[in-house]
Amino acid sequence: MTGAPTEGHHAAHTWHEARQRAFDVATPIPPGPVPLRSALGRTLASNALALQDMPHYASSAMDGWAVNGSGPWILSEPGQRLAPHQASPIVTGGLIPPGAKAVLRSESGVISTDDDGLPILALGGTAKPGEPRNGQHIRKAAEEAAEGDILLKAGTLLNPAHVALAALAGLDHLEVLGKPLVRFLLTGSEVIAQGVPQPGQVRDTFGPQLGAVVELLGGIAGEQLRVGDSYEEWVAALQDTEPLPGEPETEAPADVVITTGGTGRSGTDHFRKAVAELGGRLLIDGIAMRPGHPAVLAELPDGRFVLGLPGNPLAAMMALFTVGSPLLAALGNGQLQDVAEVPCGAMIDADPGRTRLMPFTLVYGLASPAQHTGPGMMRGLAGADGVMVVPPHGVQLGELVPAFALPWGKPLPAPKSAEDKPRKATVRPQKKSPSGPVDWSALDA
Ligand SMILES: Nc1nc2c(c(=O)[nH]1)N[C@H]1C(S)=C(S)[C@@H](COP(=O)(O)OP(=O)(O)OC[C@H]3O[C@@H](n4cnc5c(N)ncnc54)[C@H](O)[C@@H]3O)O[C@H]1N2
Ligand code: MOO
Repeated sequence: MTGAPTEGHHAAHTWHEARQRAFDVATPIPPGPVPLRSALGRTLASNALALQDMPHYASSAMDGWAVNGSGPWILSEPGQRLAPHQASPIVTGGLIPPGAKAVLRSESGVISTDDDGLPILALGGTAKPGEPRNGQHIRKAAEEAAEGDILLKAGTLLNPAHVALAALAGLDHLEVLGKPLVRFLLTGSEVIAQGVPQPGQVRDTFGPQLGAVVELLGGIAGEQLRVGDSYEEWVAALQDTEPLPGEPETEAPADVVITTGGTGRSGTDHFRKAVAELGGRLLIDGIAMRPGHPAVLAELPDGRFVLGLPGNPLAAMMALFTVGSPLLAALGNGQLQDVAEVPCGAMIDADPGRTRLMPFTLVYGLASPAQHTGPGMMRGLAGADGVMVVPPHGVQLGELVPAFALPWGKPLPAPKSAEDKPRKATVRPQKKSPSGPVDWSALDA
């Protein structure tokens, strides 16, 4: 449910609504050309054709001599037309001169002189009888492809060999499906990027890994910017698509900016105010889930999405999976990931009004809630096989519970055959997220 934010409060979406909304608000980024060095892992949008024959000229496959007819051969200058019984030196990859019929490998020929003292090439060394056959050791033009042939079909997920083939064909760019470029704005004056944090400080958990997760979710990880807690820094950083002083190079404008911290409502939490000042609008303002409930998604007038992840590390990851994953999928021509189901290895009490996202480990095929899953902890997620999406009414032991795999983990096992399938969770009418103001006071961080 999307309600207009009420003065002083916000209307939250349910977990399912939030991920669907994050998918629905974005349209696929149109295809465009990328330089070959950026093409790896992209999906080709249109066929790549051979611009000319490949190879585009006949060349030697060996070091030796280009020859015409049978030996002995009179040696002539490289590159000139060869008359019968003439030869000229050639190296691997060298252009076959007009008149040449074959290449004799260097180890199969010996140079001597004739009666007049002129240099003569004759068979010798390791030469085999009949060498060189007509056409031997010549890479013919158009052997690999003729001009206009389809080298790579639209829809191909580009691997290194595809990129090398495009380069071999002389292409500088490939037309690929759009993929969102994501920049990062890591906020918090207490956040340090190195070393052991002192009381009052925290080590940044996002900088070293968020980009990699974004790539796993289908985005391109762009630059990271760190700012403190001042409102001016926030606004400047969100505004900024130009290179910063001292930054020599900058990327194309981002499609998505992911911020960390500042999603709360204290004096140092500036997400909403900064977005409003820039003329943006909130698309998701809080989610009835735990952890990660303050997650925000906004759109700026220039079309950039801004995803506000809460500062607490586990809460941020859950918000990223819930909102970031569908948003990046939609922008990148992907699908909304299906929610799987796993049999739950514990009884989980009701928690009316909110979905709980619980990292779990699989123990004998049952999802067992992980320990150490406070919003600021990472041990539970670090050892997890997936995340359970526990409905507000809780789960009975052995019931199937919705779940998703981790972007870096193995897919979840398919539930067993019909006979030994645990019974499905009774579908109780899910309490819609309240239409009035939500009281978050019960949510202790
Ligand atoms: N009065 C209320 N207070 C809070 C509520 C609430 O409903 N009412 N919600 C709590 C919940 S839940 C969360 S989550 C956080 C959201 O906080 P913010 O997004 O505003 O983030 P900060 O306040 O800036 O930081 C929260 C926490 O996270 C640490 N942090 C920040 N950045 C990093 C980083 N890069 N690496 C590791 N840790 C980071 C920061 O030091 C704080 O400890 O609000 C609760 N409060
Ligand atoms: O998002 Mo907060 O840390 O729910 O737990």
